[in-house]
Amino acid sequence: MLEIRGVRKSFRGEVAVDGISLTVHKGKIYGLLGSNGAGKTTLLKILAGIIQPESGTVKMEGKSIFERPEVKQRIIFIPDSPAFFPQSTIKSMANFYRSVYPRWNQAQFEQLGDVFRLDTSRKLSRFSKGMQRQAAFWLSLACMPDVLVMDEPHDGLDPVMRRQIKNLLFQEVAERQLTVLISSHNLHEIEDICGPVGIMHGGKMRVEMDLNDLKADTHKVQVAFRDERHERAISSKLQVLHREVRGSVSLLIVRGDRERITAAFGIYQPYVFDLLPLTLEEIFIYEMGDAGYDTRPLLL
Ligand SMILES: Nc1ncnc2c1ncn2[C@@H]1O[C@H](COP(=O)(O)OP(=O)(O)OP(=O)(O)O)[C@@H](O)[C@H]1O
Repeated sequence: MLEIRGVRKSFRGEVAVDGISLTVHKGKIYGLLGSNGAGKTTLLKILAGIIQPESGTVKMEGKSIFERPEVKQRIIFIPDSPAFFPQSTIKSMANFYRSVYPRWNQAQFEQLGDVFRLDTSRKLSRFSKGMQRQAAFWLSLACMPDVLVMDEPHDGLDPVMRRQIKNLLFQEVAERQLTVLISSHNLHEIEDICGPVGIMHGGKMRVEMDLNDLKADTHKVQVAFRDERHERAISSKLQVLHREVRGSVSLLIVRGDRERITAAFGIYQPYVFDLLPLTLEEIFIYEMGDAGYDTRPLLL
């Protein structure tokens, strides 16, 4: 289990991560979403022990990860642009990882060669962005980490490789309870693989929930009342994240339990009432709007 409590980090007086707490349970795939500059990468680097926070704690199975090489050896961070030594090849990087990570698994490395069909003797600097990312996955999985932290892992990968990597992650989670933390703007990919998700904005965690609960807790309501005062009355009873008027019909994004919402609207007997599920992308946009991010579509 990874536990972050009250973590804060600023750069030259500007707060990037503002007192964040989160828990990732063993064997879960956690999706970290957020606006640009929200502080996701900074938080992931803190988690991986690359950046030290000014305050707060980061613990893995109860042990602080800072200045504890034996704990850090169990966490692998794949940054948004994987970095390799100059002139290195997959073969030479594998030799390096083997010397640094005591759990390096040569058999796993060789088996993964069937998935990542890359030339292990070719300079990594000559690989494309997507091939470099594949190489980073290959090497990381052969290190047999307990925790895999990934920043924008799908960036540059073709759809076949995305599916291969998704399957490999599921396999590692099922077989040996790998814990995964993914930060991504690709909400469709996150929707496919993550259980718990956190949405960050302005250095703070705005929403944290299991994706299924989050979907069950946010609804799109199309409604038309006979008396417009009824809509104002509803807004004071329910948490309305967003409202748009389309002729006589209003579109409302409402937080809360489906039954409670249906009952609250039912009192006013609207002549149109439709309660629809939202995609993760819609939830993200409306939550960001609620957090003060200007999400209105702009046409110039
Ligand atoms: N090394 C640094 N020096 C100065 N400021 C930094 C540094 N790293 C991050 N920041 C600042 O911290 C804030 C959070 O940045 P971070 O990269 O963590 O955001 P992010 O959520 O990953 O954004 P994006 O989705 O755009 O990649 C930003 O305001 C950024 O400018």
